[in-house]
Amino acid sequence: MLETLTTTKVAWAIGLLALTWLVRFFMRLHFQRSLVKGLPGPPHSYLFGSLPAVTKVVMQQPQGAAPQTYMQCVKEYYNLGDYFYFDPWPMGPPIMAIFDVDMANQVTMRSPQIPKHPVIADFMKNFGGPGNLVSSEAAEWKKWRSAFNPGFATSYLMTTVPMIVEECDRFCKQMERHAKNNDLFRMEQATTKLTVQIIGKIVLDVDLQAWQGQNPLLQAFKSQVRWQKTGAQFQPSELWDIRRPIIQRYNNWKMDRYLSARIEERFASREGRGKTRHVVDLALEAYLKEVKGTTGDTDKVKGLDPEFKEACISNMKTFIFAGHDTTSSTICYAFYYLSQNPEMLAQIRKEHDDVFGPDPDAVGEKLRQDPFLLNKLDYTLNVTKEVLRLQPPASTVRAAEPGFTLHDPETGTNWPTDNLMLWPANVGMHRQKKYWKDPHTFNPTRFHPSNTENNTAAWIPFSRGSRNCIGQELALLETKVILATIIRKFDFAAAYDELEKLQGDGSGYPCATEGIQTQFGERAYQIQLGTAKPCEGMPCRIRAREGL
Ligand code: HEM
Repeated sequence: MLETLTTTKVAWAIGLLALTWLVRFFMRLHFQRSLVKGLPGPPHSYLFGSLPAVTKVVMQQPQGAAPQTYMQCVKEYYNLGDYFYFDPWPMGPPIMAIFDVDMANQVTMRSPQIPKHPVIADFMKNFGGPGNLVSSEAAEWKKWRSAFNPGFATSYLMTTVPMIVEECDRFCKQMERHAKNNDLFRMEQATTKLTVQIIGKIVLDVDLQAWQGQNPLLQAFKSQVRWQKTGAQFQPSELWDIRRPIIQRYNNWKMDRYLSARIEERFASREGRGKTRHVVDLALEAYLKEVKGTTGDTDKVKGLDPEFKEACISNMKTFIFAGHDTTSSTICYAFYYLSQNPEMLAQIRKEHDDVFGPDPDAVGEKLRQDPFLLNKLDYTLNVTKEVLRLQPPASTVRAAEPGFTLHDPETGTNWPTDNLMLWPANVGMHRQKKYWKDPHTFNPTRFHPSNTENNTAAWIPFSRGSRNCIGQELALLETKVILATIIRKFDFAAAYDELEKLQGDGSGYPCATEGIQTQFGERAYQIQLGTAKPCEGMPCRIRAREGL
């Protein structure tokens, strides 16, 4: 009797729970579907939202293509206008994708700022943590941004050029070895080592030993990128891998331990060192200033406040991640596009001949003596800008307060944004015919001031407004130094047709040779691995130029 009663009760309880879950699910479904109902966008169904319509488009893209590229594909496929809404719930939040410069500016340049969408904080959990600059808001963000700005001022960055040159020399040596052995290798792995070395010195004043590959911080970072939820999985089954949270926590613990020791070390040795603009020292300086404000005396500060230390670690992680990932792919794509356009390659080499003289080996020394020679590399800068137009590695997403609308300057309509993720879709905006002549063609001269056929206001790889990329000057500077030191020494050739030979090389890349292989007509389409990167790590061969 007791048993029957208990079984019945349990059955009722389960039934009630299931019913409650179903009611809540349908209430949520109704709410989500009503957000974009009747608004411009791809076909939308009550039950499945925009998922079937978007899936149709995704199926026509290469497997693993970066999600940020889908916006433009959806726009093209359904012939949509300069903004559209779509609703992938329960796979993700409803989105308003924006391709119009004016409307994108309403999102990024508004004062007070429109906050970051919560997906950014979620993404940054594993590359930052509480208080990181990318996802923090309001006073906390302002405090850190003002503390770090001096480390990215152009005048200061010029003093880092000799260090960047030194790392480029090491990169060149590695390329020489690859050329000599006629190696087939993945360029992204090499450029990542280079940019990691540079950012390690900028942020922590430390040699991260990326060339040797044994640093615990880097090993943890690499694993963290690989285990990231969005897009990093080459196998869909990895999405449900129960080891993910454990590995992510372990990686975070390893990174935190390494950085904590470094921060303590810099704190302890601060007096002997004096003022520097390494990011870690700028954080400590801001902390000591704050303490001085409350105690009037920093000499008495014997240790670091745990809250400060946590935020400091978060920011160091963020800078190391944001400061290498994006620049590394930019360099790869620069090699790629130049190799495909011999006349542009000749033009950039001529600019380097003109600025540095005929001997490519002399560039390093000349730059050490006069870093401002970089300001003469107009064409090189335009090449970098054009690379970032076609292959922007990152973008921003925001969430406005209730009632905020976006104004369409052409029709005068105010469009709702409540509960939506606002996405100025730079991949798409950079490929709009209304802004760019032959938008899918690589053409650096479109950035020449005399060129009036393009609207460069639609170039937003670093986003805009007060939350734009703090590291943009460094990224452009680095890319210029790297191109100046290397592009005359080697001929680069992408080797996607030899991909199967890299099978089992331990890189983790899938070596996918089946199915759709291009996007926007490009074999080196973007995948999501941390930020957006060239697929398969850009397999290539490199040859030392004859006569040099
Ligand atoms: C080609 C290279 C780079 C690209 C395309 C890029 C792109 C971006 C974009 C689009 C944002 C805006 C994100 C948003 O508003 O949500 C951003 C922010 C940021 N970037 Fe970069 N970035 C690059 C290089 C760097 C470098 C070298 C560093 C560090 C030294 C860096 C550090 C940051 C940080 C800390 C933020 C957050 C700024 C803030 O919210 O105040 N980035 N980046």
